[in-house]
Amino acid sequence: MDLFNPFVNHNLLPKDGEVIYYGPIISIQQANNFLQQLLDNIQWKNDEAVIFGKHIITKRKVAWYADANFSYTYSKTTKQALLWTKSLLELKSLVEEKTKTTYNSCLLNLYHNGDEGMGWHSDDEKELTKNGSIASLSLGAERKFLLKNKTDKQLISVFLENGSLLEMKGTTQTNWLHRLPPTKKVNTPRINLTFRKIGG
Ligand SMILES: O=C(O)CCC(=O)C(=O)O
Ligand SMILES: [Fe+2]
Repeated sequence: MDLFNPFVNHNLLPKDGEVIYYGPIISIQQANNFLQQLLDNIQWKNDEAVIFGKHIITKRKVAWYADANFSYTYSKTTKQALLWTKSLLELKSLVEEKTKTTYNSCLLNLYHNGDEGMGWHSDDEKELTKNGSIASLSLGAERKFLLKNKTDKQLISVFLENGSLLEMKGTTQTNWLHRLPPTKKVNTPRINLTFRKIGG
């Protein structure tokens, strides 16, 4: 029995991929405890990227944790992974139980408030397992998440609640972009964890 999700998990995408929204998978209290724990104990760094040939540093903070000290390249910069913390391992288990998949790495994003977001992209880096599952856990402020079909530009929108899980898999990264738009309505932090599989 699943106390937190009485709904059937259906595919949010009408075609070309699979995105499952599970809703909250932990209580609000647990989510708030994990949020505080991660704010205090993750080694947050401002993200660096190369966009149109320019080296930029984002306001949003990031961290990357994994089974081993893999290196991982995205936005044209290379990052070195840190080893899992106890809280991250707990969250990884919860997520793996829901998605029935295993992950070996996690990219964390910290959005201090609604001014910070993430632009259109696909998570199709060559290090990631092709068509693998990416499990996105949200803690803190509820934010809107958008998907856009690369061919016909169809938009799909979903609100990511505190403690909720969203899974992207199949050909989603090939055929769809996604983004987290900035918003004036939010002035509290949100942490997003995307569990991924590197290699294979
Ligand atoms: O914050 C989010 O919900 C999205 C994060 C994301 O797309 C990513 O880390 O690749
Ligand atoms: Fe992404």
